[in-house]
This record gives sequence, structure tokens and C-alpha cells, in this order.
Amino acid sequence: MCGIVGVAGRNPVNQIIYDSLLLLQHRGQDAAGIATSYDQFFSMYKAHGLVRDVFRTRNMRSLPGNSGLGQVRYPTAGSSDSVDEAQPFYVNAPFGITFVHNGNLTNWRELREELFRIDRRHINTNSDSEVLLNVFAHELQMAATGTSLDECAVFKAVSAVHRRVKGAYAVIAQVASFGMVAFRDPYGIRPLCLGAQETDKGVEWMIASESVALSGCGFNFVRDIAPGEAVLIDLDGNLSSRQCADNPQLVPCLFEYVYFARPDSLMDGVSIYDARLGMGEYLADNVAKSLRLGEIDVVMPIPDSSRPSAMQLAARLGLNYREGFIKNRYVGRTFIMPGQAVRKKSVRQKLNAIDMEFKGKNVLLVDDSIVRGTTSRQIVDMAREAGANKVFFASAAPPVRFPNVYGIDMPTQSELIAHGRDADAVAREIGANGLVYQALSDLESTLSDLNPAMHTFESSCFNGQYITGDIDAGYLERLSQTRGGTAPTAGNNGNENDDS
Ligand SMILES: O=P(O)(O)OC[C@H]1O[C@H](OP(=O)(O)OP(=O)(O)O)[C@H](O)[C@@H]1O
Ligand SMILES: NC(=O)CC[C@H](N)C(=O)O
Ligand SMILES: [Mg+2]
Repeated sequence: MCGIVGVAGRNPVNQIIYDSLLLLQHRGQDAAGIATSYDQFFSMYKAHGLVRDVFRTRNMRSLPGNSGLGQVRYPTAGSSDSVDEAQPFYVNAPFGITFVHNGNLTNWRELREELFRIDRRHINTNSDSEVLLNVFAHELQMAATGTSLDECAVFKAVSAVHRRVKGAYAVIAQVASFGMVAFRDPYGIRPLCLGAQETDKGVEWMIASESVALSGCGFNFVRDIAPGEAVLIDLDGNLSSRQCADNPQLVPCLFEYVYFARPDSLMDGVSIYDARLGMGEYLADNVAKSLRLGEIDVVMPIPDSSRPSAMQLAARLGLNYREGFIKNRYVGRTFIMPGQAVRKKSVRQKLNAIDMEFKGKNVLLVDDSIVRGTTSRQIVDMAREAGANKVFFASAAPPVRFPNVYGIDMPTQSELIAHGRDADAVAREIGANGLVYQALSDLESTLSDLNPAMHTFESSCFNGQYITGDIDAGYLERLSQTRGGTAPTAGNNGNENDDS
């Protein structure tokens, strides 16, 4: 679940892009990169690591120009080791394009083959994003007449991308000496929004994965970019947009609301914070049906993402809410770390129990989700070591039972703790005295309650139904073989150690 940002400004944008990437850091911790545009030249710097570690003063100085884009990466294709797969990507023809992508394509293998055989384009990494860039570049080449490019050609190229590409994609691209283009897949699986700020030199635009990047950098939220829509900002700052998909339909990823997005973001008309409060309300009702409330002394969140849900659940049930686990603010999000060994070790480094909150008490621990069970297994142990009597667990998301193919790195069914297990079996597995999951219909209702226009969701990891219609058992089997277990190591130049 990467974070992407683009700024078409009136002043140098390197610092704004850096600041916005810091605000999107929770979406990707593996690599970061920025590409700016000055005159007819692009400057680019990308490397492994967190934003604050990647960019030194000398790197920032090497990024001149009033427009640019950036990305923080959480790999779902290729490997986490290859800096060649970090973003932005660049191609020199046609015109010169830099490009950032959030999401994951499901037909990138076929496209890579097609690009080589028919379009005569070579892809030099195992990143689906490089494939997507080359499809866009090829379609731009086809749509442009003569040597020049115009608005119509850009929108035509995006329409052609929608017809060829399957999967999830939110994209921002800069076309040299022309402007910035952003588009979202026809289901809007991954988020993308637009902001603006007035300056004495004219309006500046920002496009970003989450609205927190806009508000944190002083931009006003203008609107979400619609599923299938493309937005174009020319070199004078004029903005135009067009619907480029035949049958656009909002089908956003539920996991953005459960876990990925920051609570202070607004996404497709829904406040993430409000959504998580709502999840806590529905979950409270389920807890009331499934557990004996009189037995629960205290409700506790598993920091960070479950806090709003846990708080609201406790309020609705009239139970005490206490913070029993303290998070080390210098350890990142464990779920998006590459490899199970590092994820497991990091839970203990990240969370520590305050014994006095547990001694002799029956506690209800609330998390936003249980995926591999890495967190919940250790947290239940820690609660018992801290002296808890009974430890109950509640998850604001339903059981995660199916792989994700749209930008969340969970490629194998067997790695999911709820695969083949009901709630009681998962409770035994994590060592809890009882476990309550959110119902999928309640999670969906939480969001529809807040935005009635939102009624269909990308819920595949909960129900196995993949909206793009191209995922079958064979696809999932191959995905599991190629990306299952530990994250694959660097595989450039045709190494088949990649994803499907
Ligand atoms: O069952 P698992 O495989 O452990 O995955 C689920 C856990 O991972 C996430 O936390 P994370 O530490 O990534 O981030 P957070 O601080 O935002 O909660 C999520 O919030 C759950 O706590
Ligand atoms: N999570 C994402 O958005 C990943 C983007 C792209 N598929 C990559 O692996 O780099
Ligand atoms: Mg968590």
C-alpha cells in the first residue's frame, strides 16, 4: 500500500514533497523517492529506507523545480531488496515521463510479454509499476499526433490504459515540458485526492493518496479523484479532467478504512476516524451478544490503529477504557514490514505492557484486524505475563481468509491465521479466552452509513470475491508459489522470482 504524491507548484516543491511523504510514511516503509521537473529536465533520487533516512541535504538540493512527485513503497511485486523497483520510475520516450503508482496489477505478466513482443518495450525489473508506466507511455505515443501532445491525447491514452490493464492503480505522472497527469483505476480500489492552495503567484495543486498529505502541507482538500477519471495540470497550472473509463464504479478497498489510512484522512467522502468509531459501535454490539459483559473489567486498544474503535466500543458498552500497551514511537508498522521474522521480532520491540493495568483483571483487547496473528499471539502472551486473569480479543475487521492481489502483501492463504479456522479455533491459536470478529456486513454498513453512495467494496480478503474478475484458483496458486513465504530476493533482468 504505497503512498504517492504530486505537486504542481509556483515555487520549488522538493520540501513540500518531502513533507508530504513523511505524512504518508504509514503507507510504505521500504523505500522512498522524489522526482522533480526543472526546465526540460527531470531530477530524481530514490533509495531504501524511511523518508527521513533516504534524503540528505545534498539529495534535496539536487531536486530543483516547481513540480514533482514522490512515493513511499510497500512492495507487492518484485522484491523489497531491489532499489531499481523503488519509485518514481522514468522512461525517456515519448517526451520523457516520471511516474509513481499505488496498487497492484493482476495481468502484468501478460502485459510485460505484450509490451516486449508487440510494443517493442523492454521491462528491466519485476515491478508491475514499470509495466504500467510502459503501457501508459506506449498509449501516449499512439495517441499523440505528430510531435506534439495535447489534452485530448492524454485522456485517450488513459482510456487505452484502462482497457489494457487489470488490477488496482492510482497513478501520478509528469510528462516533460507538458504537465502532470493523475488517474485512478475504474473501480477506484486505491485512493487519490486533489488539493489546492492559493499563492501570490497563482494556484498550486497537490494530488495525494490521502488527504492528510494535503492538510499537513497547508493545501485545501478539493475533492477525491473519481474511479476511472484522469486529471491533467498543464505547465501554467490549468486543471482539466475527464472520465476515461467505460463503466466506472466506486469499489474501494475495505482495508484502507480498517488499517492502512491515517485516521485524520478523508477518503471517498468518509472520515477514516469516523469509520473506525463506527466499526467500534458495530463490534460492541457483537461483543455484547457473544461475551458476558459482566466478566470484562477493562477494554484496551492494541496501538496504534485500533484506538478509535476500541474507545468507541468501550463507550457503547459502558466499560472502562485503559491504555495497557505502550508503543515505542520509533518502531514502524509491523504488518507492512517485509518477512515474518522481522515482523514477529518487531511486535515485542514495539509494544510493552504496563503490568498494573493487567494484574488480576479480565481484559478485552481490541485490534483493528487479525491477519497472520503475529501481533495478537504475542499480545495475548504479554497480557498474561503482565498478570491478566482472562484475556478476550475483539477484531474490528472480519476474519481475513483470502490472499490480496490489489496492493496488500498477503499472497498466501496458509499464512492467514483464520484460513481454515473459525473464531473459536483462532482464539485457541492466539491463546485468548474468547474472540469476537466484526461481521463483514457490519463493516460494510459502517461505511455506507457514512456515505450512502458507497455500497460496493473490494472485500476480497474477507470473502474471496475479486472485483476485476480475472482471479481464479490457478492465479492464486501461482501467486502463492512465487511470493509466498519470505519476500523474494532481488530479481532483476528476467529472474522469475516474482509475483503473478
Ligand atoms: O495479525 P497481524 O499479521 O499481526 O496483522 C494485524 C496487525 O498489524 C497491524 O498493526 P501494525 O503494527 O502494522 O500498525 P499499527 O501501529 O498502525 O497498528 C494491525 O493494526 C494489527 O495490529
Ligand atoms: N503497495 C503498493 O502500492 C505497491 C506498488 C507496486 N505494486 C510495488 O510493488 O512497488
Ligand atoms: Mg496494529
